[in-house]
Amino acid sequence: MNDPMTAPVGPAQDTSKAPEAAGWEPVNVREFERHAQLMLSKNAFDYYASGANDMVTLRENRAAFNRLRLRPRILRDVSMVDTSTSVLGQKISSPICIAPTAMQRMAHDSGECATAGAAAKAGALMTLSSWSTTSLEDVAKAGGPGGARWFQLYVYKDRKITEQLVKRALAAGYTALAVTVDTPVLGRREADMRNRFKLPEHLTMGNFVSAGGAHASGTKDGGNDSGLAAYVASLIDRTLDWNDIKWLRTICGSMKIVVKGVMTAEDAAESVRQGVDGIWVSNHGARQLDTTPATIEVLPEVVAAVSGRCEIYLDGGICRGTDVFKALALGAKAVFIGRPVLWGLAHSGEEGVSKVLKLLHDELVMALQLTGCTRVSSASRSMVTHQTSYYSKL
Ligand SMILES: Cc1cc2nc3c(=O)[nH]c(=O)nc-3n(C[C@H](O)[C@H](O)[C@H](O)COP(=O)(O)O)c2cc1C
Ligand SMILES: CC(C)CC(=O)C(=O)O
Repeated sequence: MNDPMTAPVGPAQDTSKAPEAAGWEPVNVREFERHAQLMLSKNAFDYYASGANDMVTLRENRAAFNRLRLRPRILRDVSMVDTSTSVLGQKISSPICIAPTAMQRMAHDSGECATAGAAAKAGALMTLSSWSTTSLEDVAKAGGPGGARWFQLYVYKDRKITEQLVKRALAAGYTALAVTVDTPVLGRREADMRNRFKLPEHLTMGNFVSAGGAHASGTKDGGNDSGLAAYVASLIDRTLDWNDIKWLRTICGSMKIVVKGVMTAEDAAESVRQGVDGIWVSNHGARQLDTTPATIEVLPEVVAAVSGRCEIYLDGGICRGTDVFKALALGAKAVFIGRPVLWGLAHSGEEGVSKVLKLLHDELVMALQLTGCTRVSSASRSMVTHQTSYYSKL
């Protein structure tokens, strides 16, 4: 049988076919995305860029940030700005962290190692996907001993594989498990179905080479011809529930547990009851359930439900320093970026990721200065309002 995860799809990058990209220095994240579109194969770019179904939530993740208005304060000395903060007790240089995205070597041959290198140089926190195209040990080496690293966990039907992954992450120095709870089945990504998405032949799922799962193909699932949907259906456990979180707690040693994919006050309150260390507000970059609200829209209800009892993070649609500012002001301790890192990788590997991190960092510094803040904790609820609040006062 033609293995859907390994059949050839052509090179991920072909600069000779993208003369428009040569010498182009993108000045914002959206331009990095357009640059990546020129550089990458359709198979890879569509996989990275697309959301589920009609991509209503994909647009909302951006649009909702743009509906929020900033209320700047003036005449405050902003000559010195400190963006450093901490997550789960670990100091980081900036609240802009890296979300797990699978299969980064499709964007650049150096893939996850390049991301780890750029994160370590910037003093940023990186979360590695279970489904990386490099082993978690090699990524830890590339990030060096000082790098802040979390491991994203997909819980396998085969609990031995899950347990081995957790133990390996602990041994390699990852300090938290981000347990993804929004993917009992893969969302319907129609571009991947049309393209019959496949991992290029020369790449493997780096964490499973010795377990024999690096090329697993799975069965056809509900007519969805994306090789990935079949792969997920064959391996990921749909029975996952709170008992599994308890079980993970018994095997994760000193690693903290963060639930990734919380979108309601009810689940936030339950997460706190279950004793998780952190709540990651995420709709999986709008790739799972379409027509959910934007993450920035649900952040206030999550913050209210948690009432300071654990840290809250947010991802989804962040591509400006002002977006980061808004999330912090509404109660997130840190934010995570997914696609922007892939666009940086596609641009120029580690250097490209460094550029994206610096770009967003500089934009955040400016957002802080222009709102009259000298540190991230000064971004406050009163500095953000919904655009309609101005009209309602007329
Ligand atoms: C190409 C791609 C692959 C992803 N792979 C994973 C993954 O392996 N595990 C996971 O928990 N989330 C995964 N995500 C979701 C991200 O961790 C994150 O929630 C999302 O990308 C944030 O939205 P943004 O891309 O708009 O920044 C992936 C997202 C993308 C775009
Ligand atoms: C391999 C996939 C399940 C990775 C993922 O989370 C995604 O593509 O959104």
